[in-house]
Amino acid sequence: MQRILPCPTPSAPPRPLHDRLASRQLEQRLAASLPPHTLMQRAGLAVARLAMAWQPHAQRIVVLAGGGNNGGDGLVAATRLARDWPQRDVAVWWQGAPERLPDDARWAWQQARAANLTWLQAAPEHPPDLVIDALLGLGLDRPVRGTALAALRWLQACPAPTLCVDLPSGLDANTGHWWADAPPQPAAQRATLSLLTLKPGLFTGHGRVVAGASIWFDDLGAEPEPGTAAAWLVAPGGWPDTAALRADHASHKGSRGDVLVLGGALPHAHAGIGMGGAALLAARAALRAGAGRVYAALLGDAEQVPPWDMGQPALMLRSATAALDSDLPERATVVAGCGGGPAMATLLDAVLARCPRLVLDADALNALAQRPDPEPLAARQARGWWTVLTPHPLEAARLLRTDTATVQRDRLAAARTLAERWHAVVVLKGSGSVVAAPGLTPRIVASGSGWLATAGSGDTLAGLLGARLSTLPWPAPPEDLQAAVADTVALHGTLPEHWPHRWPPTASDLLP
Ligand SMILES: NC(=O)C1=CN([C@@H]2O[C@H](COP(=O)(O)OP(=O)(O)OC[C@H]3O[C@@H](n4cnc5c(N)ncnc54)[C@H](O)[C@@H]3O)[C@@H](O)[C@H]2O)[C@@H](O)CC1
Repeated sequence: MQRILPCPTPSAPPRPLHDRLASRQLEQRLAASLPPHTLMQRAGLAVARLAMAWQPHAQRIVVLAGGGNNGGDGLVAATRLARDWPQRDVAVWWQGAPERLPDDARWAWQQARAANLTWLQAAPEHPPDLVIDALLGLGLDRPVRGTALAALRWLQACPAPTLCVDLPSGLDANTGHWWADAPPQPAAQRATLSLLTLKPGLFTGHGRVVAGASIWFDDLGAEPEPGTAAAWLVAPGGWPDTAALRADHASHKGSRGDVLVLGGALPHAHAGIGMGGAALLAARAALRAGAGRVYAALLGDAEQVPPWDMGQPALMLRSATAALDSDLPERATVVAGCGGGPAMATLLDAVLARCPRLVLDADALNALAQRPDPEPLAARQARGWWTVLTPHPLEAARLLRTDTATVQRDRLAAARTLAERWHAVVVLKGSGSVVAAPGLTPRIVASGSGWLATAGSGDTLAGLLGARLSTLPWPAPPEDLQAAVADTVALHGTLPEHWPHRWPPTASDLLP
């Protein structure tokens, strides 16, 4: 058994995530090579052991078990708890029907009937010391109904520490969609033990909210075949290598890469609305992350461009026109869009045609969404040029011509479709950011928290991506580009963790 979150080993290699179908195929293959019920026995034992390690002082334990194999795991756990920790009071609230039990669960139910367990007919009157949630697992792929919904409502409202078996009941294994008509509650004391495989839904969509802060994994002895993963889970730590930067004594600012941030509409250029801060945040982040020279090109008349950035005087400010009149678009990694406003639409063609290394964010994405033709991006892909798109769900919806709810319902599918349609590496931001690239298995980033949900946080990410791409060896295979982007998103997800104060950080606090 291993702890997956909080991530115990920074720089851990990406882990495969398996969807419902691949998990079932693996289960069938493994079960066929083992004596009957072995997998369920292993699963239930793992649950019981983790429950006692996590909540060693829990005296009154309630196991909420459904009528499928997820419930079977819970029944085995209850039986083991009653047998191996006899001083505990273990009660089972079982939602199954004997005549509809699958084989393994029937066996588990028969064992449980013979054990020293209390059988509840309704929700317990008082919260126990520990709840084991084995109501619904991998089998859930439609809205929760009937008695299961009532039990789930109780579960969501129950203040007791809760250990979820395989998946939190109500969560879709593939997508992280929440299937219950009861609001998903973030619980301070909830943990999940994923069995056999790690599922993508635990790490994106509603997964991070409902699975709790600790996610554990027991493979039950399974070894998935290569090529069966629906996605890879990326832990932070892959970038930046600050020790290597320091040790590179022969480096100079020219060898660290140039970044040009193109955006930040000045007030007179955009109906009195100034958005220069967005470009400065991106540029400061690029500089802070190790880019050698960073230029911020603001949209508006040259005389309106401030002479310097007081917060980061090492930045070089200029007008967008001046930047486009130079060789910077060809030479630097270009981050376009941050605070650019509608004027970005007029620059998009030039940017797509001239910038071999390009990150499109915010208003550049909105400009892109207005044009139906992805041909310029296909041409860039054919030339081996890099295009990275960083949409949040609303921008993704615009690019896909759909709505935000559809994007959020299946974030992996949305990111994959965007990557294929726009011939680009796509970072679909949000809880469990997804990094998809044409023809490659997507990556889900394991870091991040609600503290990133603040204005300017996306600009900071765009700047970090600029810095990362500016030092990535050129040309790079698509796999390396996707991995570099995912590592950068993973780093961005960790930035608020270093914030020492009680109140949440602003974007400029993330990289002060
Ligand atoms: N068979 C085995 O040996 C193993 C089973 N495992 C467990 O088995 C689980 C999968 O078991 P199942 O395939 O039986 O699926 P589940 O147990 O997740 O779900 C099936 C049960 O939920 C009910 N249900 C499904 N959708 C519902 C809805 N929308 N509203 C109300 N009730 C609903 C069904 O009537 C059935 O009783 C995994 O999550 C895991 O916990 C794993 O531990 C691996 C080993």
